[in-house]
Amino acid sequence: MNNDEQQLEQQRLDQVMTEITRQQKEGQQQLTRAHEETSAVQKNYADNASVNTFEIDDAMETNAQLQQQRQLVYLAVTNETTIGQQLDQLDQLHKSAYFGRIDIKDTDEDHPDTLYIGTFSLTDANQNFLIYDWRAPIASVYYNGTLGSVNYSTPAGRQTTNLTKKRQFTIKNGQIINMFDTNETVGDEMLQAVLGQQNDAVMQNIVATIQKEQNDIIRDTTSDLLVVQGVAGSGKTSAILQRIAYLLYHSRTATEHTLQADQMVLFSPNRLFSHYISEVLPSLGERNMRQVTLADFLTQRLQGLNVETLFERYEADAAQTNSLFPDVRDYLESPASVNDLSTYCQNLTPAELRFNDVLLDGRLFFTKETIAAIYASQPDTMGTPAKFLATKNTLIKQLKARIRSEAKADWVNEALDNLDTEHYHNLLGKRLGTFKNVDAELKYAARLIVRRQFEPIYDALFNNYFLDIYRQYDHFLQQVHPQSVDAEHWAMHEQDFDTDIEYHRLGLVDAVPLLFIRDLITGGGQNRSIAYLFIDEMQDYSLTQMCYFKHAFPKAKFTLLGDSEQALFNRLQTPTDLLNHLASAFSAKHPNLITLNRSYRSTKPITEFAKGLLPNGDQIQAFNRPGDLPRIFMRYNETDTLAVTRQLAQREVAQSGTVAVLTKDLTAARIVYRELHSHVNVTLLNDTDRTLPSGVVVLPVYLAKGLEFDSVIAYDVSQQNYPDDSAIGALYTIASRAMHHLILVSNGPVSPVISTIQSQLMMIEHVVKES
Ligand SMILES: Nc1ncnc2c1ncn2[C@@H]1O[C@H](COP(=O)(O)OP(=O)(O)OP(=O)(O)O)[C@@H](O)[C@H]1O
Repeated sequence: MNNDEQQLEQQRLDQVMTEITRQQKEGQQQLTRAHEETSAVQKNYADNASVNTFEIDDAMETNAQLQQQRQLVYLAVTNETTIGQQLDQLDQLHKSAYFGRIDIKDTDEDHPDTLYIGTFSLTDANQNFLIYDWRAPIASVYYNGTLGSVNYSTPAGRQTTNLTKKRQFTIKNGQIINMFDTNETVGDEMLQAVLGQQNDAVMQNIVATIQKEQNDIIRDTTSDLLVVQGVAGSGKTSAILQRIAYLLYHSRTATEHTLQADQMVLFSPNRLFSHYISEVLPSLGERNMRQVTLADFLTQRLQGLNVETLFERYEADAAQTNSLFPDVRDYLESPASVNDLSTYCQNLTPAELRFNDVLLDGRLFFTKETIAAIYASQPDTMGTPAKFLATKNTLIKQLKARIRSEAKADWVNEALDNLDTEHYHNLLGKRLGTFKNVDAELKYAARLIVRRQFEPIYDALFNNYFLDIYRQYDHFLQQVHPQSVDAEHWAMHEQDFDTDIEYHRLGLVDAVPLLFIRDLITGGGQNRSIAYLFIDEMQDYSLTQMCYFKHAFPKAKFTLLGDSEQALFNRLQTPTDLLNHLASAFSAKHPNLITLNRSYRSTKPITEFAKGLLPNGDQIQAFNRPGDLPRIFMRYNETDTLAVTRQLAQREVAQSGTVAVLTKDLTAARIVYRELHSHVNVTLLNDTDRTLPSGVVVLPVYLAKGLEFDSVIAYDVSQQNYPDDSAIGALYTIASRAMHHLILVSNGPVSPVISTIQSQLMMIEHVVKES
């Protein structure tokens, strides 16, 4: 590219920078004014709120005034926040104003239009666009199009134009560092530069270098079930996050409804991951969506029970202490069990319902026989949830009647007499002074006292605690006889379930079926406000769990992303099979499958090595970033293996940003930690950790899901630890976490999964075997 061209672009950039600086100054002044305004209304509100509202006559008036002032505070704070957000965006534009330029020419125009693409839009005082937001409809041309005729979607339909130039920039603080024209989607040169950098502790946005297939995921607004199968490091997580930013941006410009960040839920693999991705959306000017791990979700829905986590199950599998039979597990994790559960709940006879007594302070309030009789008296034509609801309403009516009669009891009068004025006023709250006469007021107050006393009963009814879900599920286990499961295995599983419940424990395979039963009987458990649900690392979820999510979030569109090769827990399933299964289970109208085969995270030698671990890794394309070959250090006893791991960790941490020692399980992670901790700054991570500390981290592979490190040391990849093909998923996950350096250490011969890799793809360092 010639120098004149660069000079012209620099001049244009200088003008944009002048406009950014002007708007920053103006924004600062507005912020100062808005802040003064907020402080003033807040002070006014605080002064009034502290006025004594105890005198009844004043109370009503003060309340109305306070409401009004609260509204003023809200408006002032919102205004200040909006100005603050605009300033943040200007600050970001000041650092890097834009990254792309497209020249487009419509057929009826003589000259092309030149558009610049950046992280946010910027207009001048005359509303001319100086920068277009990367999410604007026309910006898709930048990511998708090669020169020539191109299409893009707009709210008014599909448009066609002619792309005559595509230019990429690297801009830092007002200076063009690099620029070039390209015909590719987004040139490799720029990606090289981005990917070659050291890892930050948190993930960065990728808007400057989004690739075409990733763009398809980000801008898909038509599918109700979008499944993405992407190899390790192909940008699945990145695509979800930019997709969320895209959907939020577009809903703001759409007329029918506005999507809020809290109407989107992301199921993430662990808490470390949640923190790792937490900065991406804010860097794009958006609020984060809700995030939840499967363990948190289940714990929240099954309060009072200790639900087995994926990690506990993985540890139990690895240590072969899991008593779960594979046929039982396969059945409970398959859509067949969901069908059986649903048929079971539909056909339940009244005698088969299992109820709990409802107690107040240890005394019977409603017996289970009473509840069963109410249920049995409902018309046969009603479905199970309708009968259940009618039973609940009858119980609530009876409770209210009991409250009315109990309000006349002596203890209630006594309790009322013992209340001082302040407590009495607090009891009546807003109703104070609204009654016709004193008698009516006292009657109301008496009922309130009883209602408080009976609150636990109301809670129990409201939350459906009168259904004994444990015995109900146990009944289901006794009733169904799945053909695919050995009868003895099934009977033993039922016994294990009973024992677990006695100890307030619940196996992961039973958690979702139990929830299904509860929801299908009570008609509850559904959240209709969630519009989008995203699952990262979907290969670690069972079909039963996914069907439950569909039931629990019936209005949500689903985006599921994963890599079947990284399956640590489940058997492999081809992406097409998975899509077909889910599309039929979800009754999806617009299912879509997108495959990502190019891997961006690791250097080429690391990706080539990781590919070698897979029986059919050929489809994986390595991004052409140079680096060292993976190295394998062979040792022949544990002491030497640990010693070399320590030396390597010390060496790596001196050169690299983030260094992780990844182990097969927690026991091995503890052993490595003990070896390292007096020599180097090291942290042992577990599943409650939320942030990645600096220095060396030691963690089992399943906690490293979704994360990446500059340097990875795989601890003890020996044959003994990873004896057969079942280890492929774990070893591939470990290797693909490394961005720049991958080192493996082995105590004795390496796993057969590694020994089949071509020798030129790695460097092996032996020490002479001691006799
Ligand atoms: N288009 C892109 N431009 C720049 N960096 C990218 C791009 N796509 C992916 N990356 C980078 O590659 C790395 C891997 O991306 P990401 O974590 O999203 O992949 P993934 O498919 O979710 O990986 P895994 O399944 O292995 O966890 C990240 O550092 C991400 O920033």
